[in-house]
Amino acid sequence: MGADLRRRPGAGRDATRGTSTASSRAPRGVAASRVKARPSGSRADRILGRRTGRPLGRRPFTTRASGAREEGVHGIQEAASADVSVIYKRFIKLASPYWTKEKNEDARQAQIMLAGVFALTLGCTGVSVLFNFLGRDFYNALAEKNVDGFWHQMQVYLATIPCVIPVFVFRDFFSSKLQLQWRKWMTQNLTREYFDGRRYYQLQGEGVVDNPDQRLSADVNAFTDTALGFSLTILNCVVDLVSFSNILYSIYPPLFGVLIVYAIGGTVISLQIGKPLVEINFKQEKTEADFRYSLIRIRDNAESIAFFRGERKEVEMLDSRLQVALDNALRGILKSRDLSFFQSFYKYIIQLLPAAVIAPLFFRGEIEFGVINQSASAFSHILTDVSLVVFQFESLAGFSATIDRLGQFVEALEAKDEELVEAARANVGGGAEAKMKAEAEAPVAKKGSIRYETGEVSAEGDILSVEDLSLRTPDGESKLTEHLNLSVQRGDSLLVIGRSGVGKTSVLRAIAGLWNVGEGTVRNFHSKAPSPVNGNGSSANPESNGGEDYDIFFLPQRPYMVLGTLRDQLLYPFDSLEATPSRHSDDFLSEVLNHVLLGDLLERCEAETGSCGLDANMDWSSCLSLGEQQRLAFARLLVNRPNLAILDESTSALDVQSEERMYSLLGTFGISYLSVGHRPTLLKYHKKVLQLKREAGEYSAALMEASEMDMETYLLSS
Ligand SMILES: Nc1ncnc2c1ncn2[C@@H]1O[C@H](COP(=O)(O)OP(=O)(O)OP(=O)(O)O)[C@@H](O)[C@H]1O
Repeated sequence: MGADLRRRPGAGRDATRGTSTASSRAPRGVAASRVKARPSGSRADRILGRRTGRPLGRRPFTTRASGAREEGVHGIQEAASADVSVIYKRFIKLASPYWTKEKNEDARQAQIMLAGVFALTLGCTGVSVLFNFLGRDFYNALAEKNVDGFWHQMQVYLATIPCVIPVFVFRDFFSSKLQLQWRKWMTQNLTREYFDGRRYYQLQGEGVVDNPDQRLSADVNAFTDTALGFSLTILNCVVDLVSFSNILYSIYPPLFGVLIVYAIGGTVISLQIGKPLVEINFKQEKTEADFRYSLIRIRDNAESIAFFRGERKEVEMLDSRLQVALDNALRGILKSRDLSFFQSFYKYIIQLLPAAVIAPLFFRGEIEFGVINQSASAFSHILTDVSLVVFQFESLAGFSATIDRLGQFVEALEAKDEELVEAARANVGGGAEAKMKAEAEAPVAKKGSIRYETGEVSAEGDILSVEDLSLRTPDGESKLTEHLNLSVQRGDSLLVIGRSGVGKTSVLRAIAGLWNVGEGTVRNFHSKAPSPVNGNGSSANPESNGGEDYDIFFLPQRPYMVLGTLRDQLLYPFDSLEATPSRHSDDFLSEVLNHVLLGDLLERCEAETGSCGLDANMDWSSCLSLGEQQRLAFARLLVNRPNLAILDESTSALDVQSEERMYSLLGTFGISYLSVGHRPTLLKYHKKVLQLKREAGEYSAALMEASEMDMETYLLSS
């Protein structure tokens, strides 16, 4: 890796364009051999933008393909870390698990492959040293007008090239393969942590980390690619440094001193000029992701926008987001320009410096002509090694932004719930003022967590009980209920009503464990009977409450249509492999579809695909009406057949007959239910009604028999 880039300032070539210069005509052959020996397809080039034909430093200003989601709408939540020790710690934390924690066969293979890549990298340095000597002999023969020697050296040179090419090619090949494996492992690992404990839900909208999907895709890719690349570069540099320092020192020690002073000076100045690039790169990643997410939202909501004729507004919004990204990119370009002025100057001087120092020796006849070439080549190698920061400052700035973004993501995944709440509160609104306000009010957020308990369905048939629930919004800011009690027993049907915004859905979220700021206890009781899907006696529904074992199924107003086949829709959250043939046969699934009045869907799919309609793969959320999607969600509920269904306005898009049919199916399948909704028709499908109220800061809840409630009171209170 790194070799090509590191050769850019090499002696004998124009520092920026690779053309030979008068002052360094002699070493041209060596430079040419380096070009061959270090093909342009080296790892460094890939990392440094070979795909785009640009150096790594500019990578952050390119557009990445990512389905980025915007979580933080309040600007940049996290500042790029300028602290080198923080970046280093984050780097170690991100990079080490793949190489150290995993003890499986894959990890061993990766370690062996890494050792191989390191060995090949050493081989590459060996080849450079070899060409350094070959170049010296070649130019000595030329300068001495030794015709036989010249042709002999030419043959040796040509014969050596094919022997060493595999070293470079295989180093690049294996390091690319290794990067791919590392990326796969890291992405899969982070994805699992992202889903673990419903972290994906908590991070959504909390304002803690923006665009987690970009971090999981593009950032992980950039991290593994660059980390591997830089490791190889550093290894190469160290070995190069040792090898060529020897050569240079043996030729003329003062030249070595000049080199060290030059490199230190260059590094200090580069750091000074390029420092702002770290923060600019960090911001660029976010602004690009925000812009892409706006485009994705337009695609997802195309129909609504079209109905509203909202094109002008959307274009304005896109323009403004693009402008933010471009303004920042321009800042980056300006800083890069300043850095380039210095880097170009630095590179050109490299060509003259060794010749200027060593030429007097040649004029005095103390050294041969070929030694000038050799020292220039060695000088270039060493200087490139010790000037890593100068030549790759932009790359390092981009890399540290990537480390920051991934590091923050991992920290958010590992954070405790209350830490996330506080971080979100500190970030929302941004700025020191908001942070101080959040800190002052932090005790509210820490007020406590709702307790969750599980058990088997009792003799009384309790399925769910909520005791003394005083619920708050996740940021702890607003109270939603006070000392709320409710319970659902087998065969029960409870309707929760109340004015819009009173907190009905929030109570469901608390039951599901999605919101747990507040006090009180939620008890879920599951049956001993085998679960409908996995048939092993454990409960089936991970969509259910905070624990693993709850037998509750939630149906939101807007059903979630999975990407996949019709069968996948019905079995979700399980897949076909988990379905038991006896309980989930095609006949049974078709029957359920008929129950929910979607039998024709099966025929439609069969007609379109020519095979079993259950295996038809369509974009369900766009090819089914909202009412059809709600019925399909009911079908999913019947297939899973939990003890308790919690329905949040899940029949809002259905006609009255279909709604009645859905509720009667719940009875037929023996599913108890708790509904939330405003529709007057709901009253007759429930035995009990719980009315939530909030008046003048007072919270109350009244439980009554549905039969006791007349329609007028119901309409007024819901
Ligand atoms: N993520 C959130 N953070 C803070 N407050 C929220 C959040 N989501 C909702 N709220 C607020 O919590 C309150 C209760 O919302 P909830 O959705 O539970 O009401 P609801 O009774 O179900 O209303 P509706 O009948 O209109 O659906 C509302 O005032 C709402 O603005």
